[in-house]
Amino acid sequence: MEPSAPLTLFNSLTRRAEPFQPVHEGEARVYTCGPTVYNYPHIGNMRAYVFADVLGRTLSFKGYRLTHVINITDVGHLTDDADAGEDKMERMAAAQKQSIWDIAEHYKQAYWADVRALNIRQPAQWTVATDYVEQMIDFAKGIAAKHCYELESGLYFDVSTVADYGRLARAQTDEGEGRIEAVEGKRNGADFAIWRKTPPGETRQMEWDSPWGKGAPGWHLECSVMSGAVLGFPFDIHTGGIDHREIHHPNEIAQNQAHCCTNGLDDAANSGAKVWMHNNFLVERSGKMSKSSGEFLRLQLLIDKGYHPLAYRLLCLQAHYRSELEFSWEGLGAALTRLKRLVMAVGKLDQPSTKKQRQDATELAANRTWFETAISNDLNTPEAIAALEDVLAGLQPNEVKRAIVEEYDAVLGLDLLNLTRADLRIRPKSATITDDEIEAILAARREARAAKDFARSDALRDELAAQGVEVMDGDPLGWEWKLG
Ligand SMILES: Nc1ncnc2c1ncn2[C@@H]1O[C@H](COP(=O)(O)OP(=O)(O)OP(=O)(O)O)[C@@H](O)[C@H]1O
Ligand SMILES: [Zn+2]
Repeated sequence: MEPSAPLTLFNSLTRRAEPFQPVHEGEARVYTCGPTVYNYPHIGNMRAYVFADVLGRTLSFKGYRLTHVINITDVGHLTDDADAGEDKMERMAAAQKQSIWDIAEHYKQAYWADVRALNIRQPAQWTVATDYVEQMIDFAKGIAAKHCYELESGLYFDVSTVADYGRLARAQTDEGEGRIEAVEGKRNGADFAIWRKTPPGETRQMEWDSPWGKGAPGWHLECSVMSGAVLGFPFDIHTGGIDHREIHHPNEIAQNQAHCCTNGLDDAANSGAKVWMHNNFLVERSGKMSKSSGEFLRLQLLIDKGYHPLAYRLLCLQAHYRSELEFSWEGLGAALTRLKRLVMAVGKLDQPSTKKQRQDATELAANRTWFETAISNDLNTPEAIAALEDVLAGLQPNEVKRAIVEEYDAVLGLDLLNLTRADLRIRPKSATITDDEIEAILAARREARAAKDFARSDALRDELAAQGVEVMDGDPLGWEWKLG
């Protein structure tokens, strides 16, 4: 028996792949920065959660007891990740003339719908920022004297009070660095607000009393508090998109260091989480997909065009999470075809095999090693999918293949044991003809062909084409028609 491959994960803090060593024996505690629910998530945002989901599934596969937390940011995230701009939630609420609470609820539900459609497992807890404001104030009180100073606009964190600020971003903290907008009175360019006071004469929809006046918590404070409150410092892994490596996570780390020192742990190197992991961006030819830019692709649009959401999941898994992934409709189409092939191969496992099958334990063990080594090597999903396809194409008996699909798909999450061909044939929203009508015309066409009435057969084909149905004679996938 081969020894099982040790799990190695790329830690953005050290910029190296490291063997995973849990803080608590046999456990894995993971915190994922969740969405700011001021708008619909775009498919780029969802790449971050597909990645976090595969990480969680891999930890479970490796035998760790997983506690995964994803937060919902419903206050405090400004239009600029540094301290400039307005609260994203307040701005959207004003634009739509709705209460922030309604906005948050609507977009949280939309996000959860995408989570379900992509077969992302439910985390142990969804922490909602506004539920933790008391704890945020307590956390801020604990570090204020040693690490913060007050300005008219809020309570600011002095980054020079912690060792090695910005090591995650490998950023310079010198003043004048372009990425941080100037706020009058800041001691260092990189100092950031942990509490933002409501300006005199203004009322915000969301504001709380604090020792620093009425106001709202800073976005970075929220994640420090929720991760520490639920998982305890230090926990194992903190994830987010690669943009978080530059400002949000360095600021969380600075707060965590301050908090841990103030709590007697006295460890200037304590970052809160041992491993920080970041997925790269989904981009379009025109650049990074972004919510704030206004134009973006939603998962629902993919579905409306006839693509099953799990084809998008497969598209994500075909790339390594640390590589940039360029979205194209052709690429999505190819992922859908690949998913169809997988689903059909799995579907056939219920029927007697047409080929002579043979059990081969050595070959099976080699395939298992291939799969496990791939996924244990910083989540190499492209290789892991190849290992699965290899088993399906081979000659192992159906029941052996089925067990393998069950085992591997617990990691990949493509729902292969439940999906059917029919599930994957989604009707584009623009289609007017019903499936029954299509099937009836196809039946008539089969009769015409059997009677060698090719003129009628062609006429029926044209009739379908006029309604957007492409008949696929001799399609190797056996997909008799598709709506285009
Ligand atoms: N194009 C992208 N590809 C992959 N991940 C992304 C992309 N854009 C944002 N993310 C990640 O999606 C997650 C949710 O982000 P959040 O809801 O805060 O979006 P946002 O920052 O408001 O959106 P945007 O950056 O699009 O304006 C974060 O982990 C973020 O890093
Ligand atoms: Zn966060």
